[in-house]
Amino acid sequence: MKVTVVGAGAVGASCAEYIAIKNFASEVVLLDIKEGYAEGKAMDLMQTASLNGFDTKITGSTSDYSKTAGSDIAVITSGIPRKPGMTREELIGINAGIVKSVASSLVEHSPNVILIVVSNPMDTMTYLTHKVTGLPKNRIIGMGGALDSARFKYRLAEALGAPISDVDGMVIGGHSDKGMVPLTRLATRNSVPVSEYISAERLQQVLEDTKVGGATLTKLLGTSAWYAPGAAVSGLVQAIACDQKKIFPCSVLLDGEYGLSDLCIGVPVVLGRTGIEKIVEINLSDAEKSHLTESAEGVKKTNALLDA
Ligand SMILES: NC(=O)C1=CN([C@@H]2O[C@H](COP(=O)(O)OP(=O)(O)OC[C@H]3O[C@@H](n4cnc5c(N)ncnc54)[C@H](O)[C@@H]3O)[C@@H](O)[C@H]2O)C=CC1
Ligand SMILES: O=C([O-])CC(=O)C(=O)O
Repeated sequence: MKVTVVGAGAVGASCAEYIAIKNFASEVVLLDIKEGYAEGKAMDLMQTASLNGFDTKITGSTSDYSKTAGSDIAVITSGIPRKPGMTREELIGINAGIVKSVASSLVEHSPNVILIVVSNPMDTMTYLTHKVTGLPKNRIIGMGGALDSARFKYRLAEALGAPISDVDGMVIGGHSDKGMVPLTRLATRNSVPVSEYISAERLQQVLEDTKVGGATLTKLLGTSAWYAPGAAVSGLVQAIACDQKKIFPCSVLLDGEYGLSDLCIGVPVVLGRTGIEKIVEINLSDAEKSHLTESAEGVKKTNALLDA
């Protein structure tokens, strides 16, 4: 199993590290445009192999896509991150051009690749990747919901005073401060709805904190987060590589599912060896449906900027 990660910055390197530590891939290629940067990160990570006990071979490449040839999965993290006070949508001007050229180069060298898009604004970059590559829709996956759901579980556990392993929950919708739809109604602690343990007001606070999870970290760090994003991507890569058939909310091209079409937005999907094996349509309440529809309108507005 060969995995390429484009962008050896904060998220790309974290992603490569978690993939290696989980020890399921034979090879990870890190690629960046900064001269020597990916090679340096790869060497540094390889020097953790004996310490962390993994056999994955990590190599680096400065803009040489021939080194990525034959990749089974490629992750696109290249692009600029936001600074405090910015929205993800403001990154479109620079990141669209980067994602466009990176996606084309990846497919040129690995025609059977499954692409995981991370660069922001992620839902729009995932849609752009469809437009640029024309790959079948099962082979383009946007990563946002897996991260947002991890943050939701963190906030739920905090509110419940419970260990995170006790809670379950999912965030669908757009990967944006306003567009996320944390499904509080369906969140549970050991199968029991969390609403049985905490007040509606506290649950509303959990929802608000989850939606601004990325912005909160950006304010604290001066740039956006990387550990949880890297771990979330590694979870998707592992589910595909190991044919796990796990369900994650991912940004995928919809064609009528949830009453939506011609956009990529976060909904639950089954991930396995062929990428997106199934889009799962769960029963949403009227309020959840209208939040998802509103979120889709926001994503479509950002998509429209691609043509501007
Ligand atoms: N979807 C999600 O949940 C998340 C998305 N992100 C997004 O991921 C992206 C990367 O974030 P960071 O790693 O923190 O940024 P970073 O600045 O640390 O790393 C980005 C890397 O991309 C490289 N790069 C730029 N243009 C390139 C090109 N044409 N080809 C190859 N490499 C290129 C840069 O040299 C840099 O090393 C940002 O757009 C950020 O908003 C970040 C966290 C979560
Ligand atoms: O907040 C950002 O800009 C980066 C990101 O998407 C996240 O951490 O959720």
